[in-house]
Amino acid sequence: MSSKLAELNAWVAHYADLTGADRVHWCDGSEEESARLVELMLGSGDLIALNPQTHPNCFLHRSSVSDVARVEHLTFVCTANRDDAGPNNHWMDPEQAKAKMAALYKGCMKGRTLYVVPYCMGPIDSPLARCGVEITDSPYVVANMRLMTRMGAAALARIEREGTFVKGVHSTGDLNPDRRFIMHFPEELGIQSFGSGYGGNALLGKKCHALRIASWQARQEGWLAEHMLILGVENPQGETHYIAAAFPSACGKTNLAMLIPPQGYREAGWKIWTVGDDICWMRPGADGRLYAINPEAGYFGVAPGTSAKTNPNALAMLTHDAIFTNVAVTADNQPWWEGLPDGTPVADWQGRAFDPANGPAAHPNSRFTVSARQCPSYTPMAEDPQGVPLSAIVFGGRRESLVPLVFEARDWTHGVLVGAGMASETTAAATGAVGVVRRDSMAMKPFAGYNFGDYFAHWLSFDKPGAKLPKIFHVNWFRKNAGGKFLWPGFGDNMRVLEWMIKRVKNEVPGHATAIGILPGEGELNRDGLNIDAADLQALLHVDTHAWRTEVGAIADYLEEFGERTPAALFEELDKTARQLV
Ligand SMILES: Nc1nc2c(ncn2[C@@H]2O[C@H](COP(=O)(O)OP(=O)(O)OP(=O)(O)O)[C@@H](O)[C@H]2O)c(=O)[nH]1
Ligand SMILES: O=C([O-])CC(=O)C(=O)O
Ligand SMILES: [Mn+2]
Repeated sequence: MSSKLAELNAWVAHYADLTGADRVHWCDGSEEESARLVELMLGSGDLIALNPQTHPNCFLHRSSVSDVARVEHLTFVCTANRDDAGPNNHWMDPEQAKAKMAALYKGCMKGRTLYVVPYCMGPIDSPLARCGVEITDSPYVVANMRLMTRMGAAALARIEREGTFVKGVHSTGDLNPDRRFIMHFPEELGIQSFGSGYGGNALLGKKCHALRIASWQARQEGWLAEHMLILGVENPQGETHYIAAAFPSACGKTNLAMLIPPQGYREAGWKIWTVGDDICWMRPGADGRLYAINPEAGYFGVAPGTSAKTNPNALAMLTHDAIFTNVAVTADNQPWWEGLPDGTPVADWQGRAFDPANGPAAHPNSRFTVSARQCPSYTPMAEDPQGVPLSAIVFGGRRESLVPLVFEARDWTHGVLVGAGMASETTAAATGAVGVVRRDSMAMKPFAGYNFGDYFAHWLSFDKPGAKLPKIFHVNWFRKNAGGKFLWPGFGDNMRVLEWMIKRVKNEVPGHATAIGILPGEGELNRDGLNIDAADLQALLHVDTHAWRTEVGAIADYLEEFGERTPAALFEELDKTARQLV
């Protein structure tokens, strides 16, 4: 046995002993293993089979009622020096955190199987990929990790070759919210999670590894780990531009990543290719451009709102081999959620007879898990070990007022400021109030594994001689009129905004310079077949100088929160904007 596997074995043995697990099972990722686990979960009630005629190999999982979303208030970054975690994170002393978790883990797997899940984030042969091992007592987590990552024997072989891997420990414990913690130890590449079986709290390859730990590794190694979708826009000439976009949770990444161009575009030959829908790792290539990979192998997407109208690609991939969590079911046992035009829910997400008085039938943060390969727009380029070169980076959020449909940053430094200063209304993807505007720099507020001040400086550091950086844009699909209705139709029509971005990348249109950045000039956004009146379009592209002065002040206050770690260049850039807001 290699010394690397000896280290892994010793670590597993330690947790088998501490947790008192009955058995240890090393996952190989095979079909047989998956089938056995499904049988086991059908027996235990962890999974419920859905209609095999309409949804072969699809299963429903109902989580504990108080375990339905990420828990940001129980998520900690445990660095030796508190300032390294920064005011953007909850912090706990690493030794204190470890003692707390050891007490929770003691004996927690008695009567359970401890699964060892080796996984690779990114194409298995990619130099940008990184590996991890998750220990878990949840077969549901294993089944999800199998869809979401490259899990099993090949990952273990890479770990044996490479040595370094992220060590994640997870137990659902007793699902008591008072005994729930998601701890990160970036200095040791470690994660410890207890008391939740849900999504980003439990599938440790996702938010815990691929964002919090990876962002820390990325800073040390000169790359970026971001909460971004990656898509390819193919134009009628057959040329493909890749775009990465950061929107906070439940703000439209999956939908944009799988966009189907509207009528007119399709006929002309425009296509959208999906590389990833949630996480992007990128680093400069030899030619100075940024190259991006999707470290994930599947989608853990929001179910409500997904329909043949909004996201036909997603609907098409959900007809077989998918896991649904906390959706409702129809009388003939098909999965159901709000936004589907057909079907009637008979049982809600908790399994109760559906009664609208109890709220929505599907939980607002109900999700599907499915392999990326099932998406009709998935591109083989997503498996390219070198990644795809980026033409543009997009930031965006949910802002019912103030922020225009789209604007372009003046340059990289201004783009970093735009990302750092962005804000969005909170959603059901995390527990807590919904609809409250909060600063969410680069959509990474819940996910940056270190001090945002240092993170902004790291972003700025990519602008160096020889770099051919992507243009940076900001979008807002969620601006509303006085009656509370979205001004922009969104979804497929977002193609129009992507087309404008590519025209700007290729220098084909001049745009219209304003104090906050460059907006589409008169006639630059394609309106053919667009169902929106001129006044609404004008409102969508309006820059309210007075309101933006207030926003600039709020951004300055926010940047001050990170003290001396905030790069001075961001304040200078903000001053440039302020001076133009007259
Ligand atoms: N009005 C409007 N709503 C949208 C648009 N795109 C997405 N949504 C809605 O926003 C919600 C979340 O969309 P997703 O694409 O799942 O968001 P996400 O960013 O992938 O979410 P996470 O998986 O939590 O990271 C869904 O209910 C969508 O229907 C849009 O262009 N306009
Ligand atoms: O991590 C999760 O639970 C789901 C997700 O993608 C997000 O919240 O951004
Ligand atoms: Mn997400």
